[in-house]
Amino acid sequence: MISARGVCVRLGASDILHGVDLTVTDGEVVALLGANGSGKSTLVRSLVGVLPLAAGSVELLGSPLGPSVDWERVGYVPQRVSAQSGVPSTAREVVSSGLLHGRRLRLPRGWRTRTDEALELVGLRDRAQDSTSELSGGQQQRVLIARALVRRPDVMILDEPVAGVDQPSQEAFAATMRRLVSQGLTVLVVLHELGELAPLVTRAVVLRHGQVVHDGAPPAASPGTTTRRTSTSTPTTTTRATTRAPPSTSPTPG
Ligand SMILES: Nc1ncnc2c1ncn2[C@@H]1O[C@H](COP(=O)(O)OP(=O)(O)OP(=O)(O)O)[C@@H](O)[C@H]1O
Repeated sequence: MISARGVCVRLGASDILHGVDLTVTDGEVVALLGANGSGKSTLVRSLVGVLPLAAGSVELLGSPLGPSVDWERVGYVPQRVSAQSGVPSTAREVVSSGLLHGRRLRLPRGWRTRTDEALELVGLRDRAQDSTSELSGGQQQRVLIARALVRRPDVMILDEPVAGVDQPSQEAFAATMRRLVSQGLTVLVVLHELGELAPLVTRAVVLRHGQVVHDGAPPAASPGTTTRRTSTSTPTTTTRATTRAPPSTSPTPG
């Protein structure tokens, strides 16, 4: 699903990533951990092509980063931004925008059903017609997650999706992930702590100063939490049992 080899990224005058290797295989839920400034956001942004690589290579879904990637199968939720665009917009309008891209400037047939399904997944179906300005920060974050989910992606890359989010939204997010992961969704998620997602996380990759310092079992979960773990740093491919419809076209992210 995701394969990064020797990724180096330079921002301004600083080398931020120094030869990062990362592999995420079908059906895994990989947590990307590390202290503030360790390079987590820089890595995920380079994985989706937002930042250029100074060296190394990235493949998504078996294709080198670029137009040949089937972007419709990739959902990306950037580090927290407001769902408000400055122009008055409803939750449904924001989510439906996830169906548009450079080669598809009109909403496809069935967009409304897909949009409302995505809102349902994040527990906001009843807020579809509300202006995003009426939603809490956590609810706005869920709208942005729904905007990524509306593509029915096979792999989701999320950058701190629950940071600073209210508890009901954290629980709704974890419930959504549980459901989608059980259907075979592959996930790479930047987290500060595993929290509600601990039982889902199969592997943890820890960055320090732009380098991978751990790739293997996630940190121990709190007592009473069941955490599924892998014992190797290069887990084998798992079989996916998804019934989700295949994507039809290949947009660019965002
Ligand atoms: N545009 C930029 N120009 C120069 N340096 C940058 C830029 N953006 C980020 N950095 C630096 O890159 C390093 C890694 O930042 P990054 O945001 O990837 O870390 P992070 O692990 O995601 O941190 P956090 O947990 O705080 O989000 C930091 O030292 C940061 O100051």
